[in-house]
Amino acid sequence: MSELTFEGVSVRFGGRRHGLTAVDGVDLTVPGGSVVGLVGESGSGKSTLARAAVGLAPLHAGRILLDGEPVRRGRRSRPALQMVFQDPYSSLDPRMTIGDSIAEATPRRGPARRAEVTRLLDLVGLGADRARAYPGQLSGGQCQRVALARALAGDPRVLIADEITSALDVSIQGAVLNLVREVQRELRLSLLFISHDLAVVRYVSDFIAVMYLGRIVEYGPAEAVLTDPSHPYTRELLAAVSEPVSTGEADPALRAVADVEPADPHAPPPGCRFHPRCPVGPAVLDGRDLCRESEPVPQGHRHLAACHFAAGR
Ligand SMILES: Nc1ncnc2c1ncn2[C@@H]1O[C@H](COP(=O)(O)OP(=O)(O)OP(=O)(O)O)[C@@H](O)[C@H]1O
Repeated sequence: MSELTFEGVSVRFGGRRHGLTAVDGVDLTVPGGSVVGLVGESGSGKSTLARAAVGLAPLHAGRILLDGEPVRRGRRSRPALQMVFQDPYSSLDPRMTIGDSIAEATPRRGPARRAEVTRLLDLVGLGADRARAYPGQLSGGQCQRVALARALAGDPRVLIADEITSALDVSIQGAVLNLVREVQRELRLSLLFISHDLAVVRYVSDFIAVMYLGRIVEYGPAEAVLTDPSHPYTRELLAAVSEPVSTGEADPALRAVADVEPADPHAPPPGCRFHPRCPVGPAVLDGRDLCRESEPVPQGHRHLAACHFAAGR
């Protein structure tokens, strides 16, 4: 079992003047053999963090470690870290059969290769006869299974799943989630599971990390984060899950939050980044408005939250 660690990771896009820091000093660990769900609204930096781990986004600062060693990617070395993306069709070559697509991703050669393709198809719940099909002949859910088989072909130790059910029909999302969880357990993979939807994240995660404007604002065991959320943003996400349809009965503070525009990542607000949307603050200490003036540092032991009101946790 392998541990994936982000240490002070920052990713910037664009120049100094007009650029933006999509990921800003993130510390996060995916303990060996466990599932960390990473949740946050669109634009919070989840995909960018994941892409940095697999070398698809440039690291501005920090380190990404696999079992304490910097993640390396080379053609020769089998990548121990693999990622599955949102759009199953775009991650497969439409001119290649499913079998060839998976075969290309395995390091096996000769007759062992064919057997490996069959094993992988079976692992993701597809029959061996699917090997001759082309992506266009499969459903979105089946294509996502193939993308998973390809990711597993190199025997990775860590898997990153980025919004892998968002593009799928609601009716098959559960089956794909179950499959990912089963495969993760069977192969004892470490999994970073990304979704904007807390309902999806809570279904698969051992730990949950909540991201807002490039920062992790809450992290802890899934049960603790879901039943006793410390950060007002996490509470906002939870309220959205339990109230999929607005009844007009919601907490007035949360209704007020919903009316506020999301913050601009080009110019994050000073102090706590969540303060313009926060229904709780301000925290005043010695006449100072802490929420506007000082950025909260994550506090807590196993369950951390970056909120001035979470002090003493
Ligand atoms: N290649 C890029 N160049 C410039 N800006 C980018 C690039 N990729 C992402 N961004 C910006 O970085 C911020 C974080 O984006 P990111 O896609 O990581 O967020 P996310 O939480 O994964 O949201 P989503 O679910 O919508 O992808 C956004 O403001 C986005 O516009």
